[in-house]
Amino acid sequence: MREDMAKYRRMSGVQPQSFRDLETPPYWAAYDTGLELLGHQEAALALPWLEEALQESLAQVESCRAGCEGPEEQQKAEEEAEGTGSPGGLYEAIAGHWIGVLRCRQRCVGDTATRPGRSLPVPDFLPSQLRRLYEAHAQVGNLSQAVENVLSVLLFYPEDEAARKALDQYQAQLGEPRPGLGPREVIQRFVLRSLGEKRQLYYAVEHLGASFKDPDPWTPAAFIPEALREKLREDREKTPWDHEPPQPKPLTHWKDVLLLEGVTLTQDARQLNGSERAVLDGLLTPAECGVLLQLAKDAAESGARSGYQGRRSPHTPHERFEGLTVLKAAQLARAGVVGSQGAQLLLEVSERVRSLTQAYFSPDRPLHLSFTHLVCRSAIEGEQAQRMDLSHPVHADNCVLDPDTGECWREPPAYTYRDYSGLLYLNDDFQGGHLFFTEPNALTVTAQVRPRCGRLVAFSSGVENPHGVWAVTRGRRCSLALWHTWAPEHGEQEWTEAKELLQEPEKEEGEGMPSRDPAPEPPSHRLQRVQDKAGKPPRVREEL
Ligand SMILES: O=C(O)CCC(=O)C(=O)O
Ligand SMILES: [Fe+2]
Repeated sequence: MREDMAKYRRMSGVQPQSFRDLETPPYWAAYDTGLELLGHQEAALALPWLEEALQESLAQVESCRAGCEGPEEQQKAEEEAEGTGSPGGLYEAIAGHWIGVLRCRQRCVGDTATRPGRSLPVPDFLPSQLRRLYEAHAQVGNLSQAVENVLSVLLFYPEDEAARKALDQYQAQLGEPRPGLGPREVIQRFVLRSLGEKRQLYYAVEHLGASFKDPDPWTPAAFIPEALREKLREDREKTPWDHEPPQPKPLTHWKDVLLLEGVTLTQDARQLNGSERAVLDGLLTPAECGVLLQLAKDAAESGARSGYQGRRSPHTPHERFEGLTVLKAAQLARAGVVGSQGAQLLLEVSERVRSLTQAYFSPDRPLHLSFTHLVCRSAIEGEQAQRMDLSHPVHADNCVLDPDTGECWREPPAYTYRDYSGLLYLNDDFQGGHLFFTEPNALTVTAQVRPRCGRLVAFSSGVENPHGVWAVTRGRRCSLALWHTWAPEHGEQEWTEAKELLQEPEKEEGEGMPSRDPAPEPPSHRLQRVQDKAGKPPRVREEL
């Protein structure tokens, strides 16, 4: 559905106003418009939208809270479902009812911050709206309003350094102190009321055995019983939105970490108009590309015999798509269906990419391969005229991209543990098929890369790097696609299994299928280089 929408949006003559969302409450539209205008440096135009979004979301919270006083039966049913119903006498029943009401009220911010169809709320919804408001007001010179909003943020986060700094700056710019300039009243009431409720709820947790899942990251530690603090801290560390994309490092930094002989950095993140992305050349010799292309070809041709078959692309009906994992390659090599040289080189090259990606992006933290496959996309002849679709629609590799809002949800079905992506291209004798990066709106192209033998495009797998592939309209485009993870438990078990399989001694002539190995030896310096750096291959499990 999302892809269809993106397709329609790309069609010529289609205007953004051709689309009407009948589902999303209006404060989301105001919020999104405000954010979009801010993204285009239009603070003055963004402000009325951001203001409307804040007021309307506060109104939504109030209407949600009013629903919490609903019929007792409904509360009871909820508590029973949660297993927190309180047995006992009248006082217990009153306390139980009140706890239910308070919990329900506390949930309202999270409910308001959750878009229709989403399972997670926009984190810290109200404080982050206030932050945008103070920045936008300051940009257009409304310093008094900037002060009111920054003071409102400080009600949630009294120690917030950025907000304090901003406040000092605005006050200095304003000159003498303005009496009567304080936080927004509505926010002051909101915070005080919420803190009052939290105090009661945490009392109930500590003394009455009630349960309470605090939706807010801003609750002062002093409110939270000692025993709960550690657990809450751990839970918060796990929340996906904590990960701010690291700042790009200057080119000179990377020059020092490109240890592999013959590899050059062709474009860094700045040249590619983004963050954490790079194009490196010279990772494969033409002979090595030849070996891997032959491997893909032999595997595809052996399809029927081996159970490995090219199929229509999952992304477009106009292309065929063949994918070969390292383990499948090793198995086919053992069965004599493909040359073992190719399968061996596939393993070796994936380790080459891993060590380079680690050196380049994550020198202080080991990266593990989490999934590797050799992919070919082939244009289906006679179906290419006026193709409107892409070979691979715009996506991010570790989160579910919502182009309408530019948000990316690091939750299943995305492979959330992927941290860095790599595409190592093997050929250029096809038409179309450039990789491109976009803004999170999935429409504005920020950079394009033309595949060629030995070219690696490496990038972090999150929202900062949405990407897609233009239609392949003639020929066959092959690449090695790899994903890396910091999490050892998601390391690729298949890599180790494939390595072991290929190391097993060959069976005697006549015992098994004869090994066919037409491929030339890859240059030996390459093998040497990888063995030097490889260390122990990562341990992992299969994934697709
Ligand atoms: O083949 C490419 O250039 C990109 C493929 C891709 O983005 C993916 O498989 O996730
Ligand atoms: Fe991708």
